[in-house]
Amino acid sequence: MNALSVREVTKTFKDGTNALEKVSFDIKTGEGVVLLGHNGSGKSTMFKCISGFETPTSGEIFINNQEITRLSDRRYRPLRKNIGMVFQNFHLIYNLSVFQNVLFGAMGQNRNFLKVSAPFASKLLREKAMACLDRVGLAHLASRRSDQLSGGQQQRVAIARMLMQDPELILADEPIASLDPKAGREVMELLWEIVDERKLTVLCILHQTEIAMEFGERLIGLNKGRLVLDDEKNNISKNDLNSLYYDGIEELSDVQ
Ligand SMILES: Nc1ncnc2c1ncn2[C@@H]1O[C@H](COP(=O)(O)OP(=O)(O)OP(=O)(O)O)[C@@H](O)[C@H]1O
Repeated sequence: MNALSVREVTKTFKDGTNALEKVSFDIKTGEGVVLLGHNGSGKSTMFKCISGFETPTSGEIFINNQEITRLSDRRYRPLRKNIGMVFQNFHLIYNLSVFQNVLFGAMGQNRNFLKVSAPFASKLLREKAMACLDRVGLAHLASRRSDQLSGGQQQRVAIARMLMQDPELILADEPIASLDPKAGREVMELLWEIVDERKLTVLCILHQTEIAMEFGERLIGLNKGRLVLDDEKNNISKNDLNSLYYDGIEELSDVQ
């Protein structure tokens, strides 16, 4: 079964910018796919269309075989609960504790601010938040303010918050772009371990081609809004990756 199907999706913004042009791909349930492409190639626009924050100009998107392309926000909201998002800049509330940030991950299921506020949350939710924090190795920092953590730790908190949602599909938008190479690798290893153990589906935007080749089972690539690469990692050459960024004119030196 496909967790995600994108069918001939085109997105033209009001100012005439063609961000996506007839992009099609499928992601099977449990698959880990990396999305690559130069700045401005349409990756974020693709994510916004999948998560319902932009509407494609034409084409269709299906999540678990249900078409979501033009659902109203009210009808899309219950489906969005199943999509866990991880962002480059973590999107934590920095003057609140780590624990509170993780509890907020249950907002989609509860829709009541008090139910996910630390002093009022149920024992069940509080225990779940601690278990999620424990899974990312940060239970001992639960009471610390989020702005007193390193970047790698903040991304781990964001992953714990995402786990509170019990998502089925994860959209990770450059999850390691703000981190140094060591912290970035640790976050990728953690994310992929969790994806494997929970049999989640993941689509992950990356700019580091060597990390993409290491973690992605399959790589897809956009160039100027068009899908120009979609293959298993083992079938992808250095030239395939170069052509995503440089139209084959220059060479990347860091790709093995
Ligand atoms: N709201 C908008 N209105 C007009 N043009 C937009 C809008 N959002 C994005 N674009 C344009 O659409 C194109 C694709 O942008 P997008 O942000 O999807 O690229 P990206 O691949 O995510 O880039 P990056 O790697 O820099 O994040 C760019 O030309 C961008 O300027």
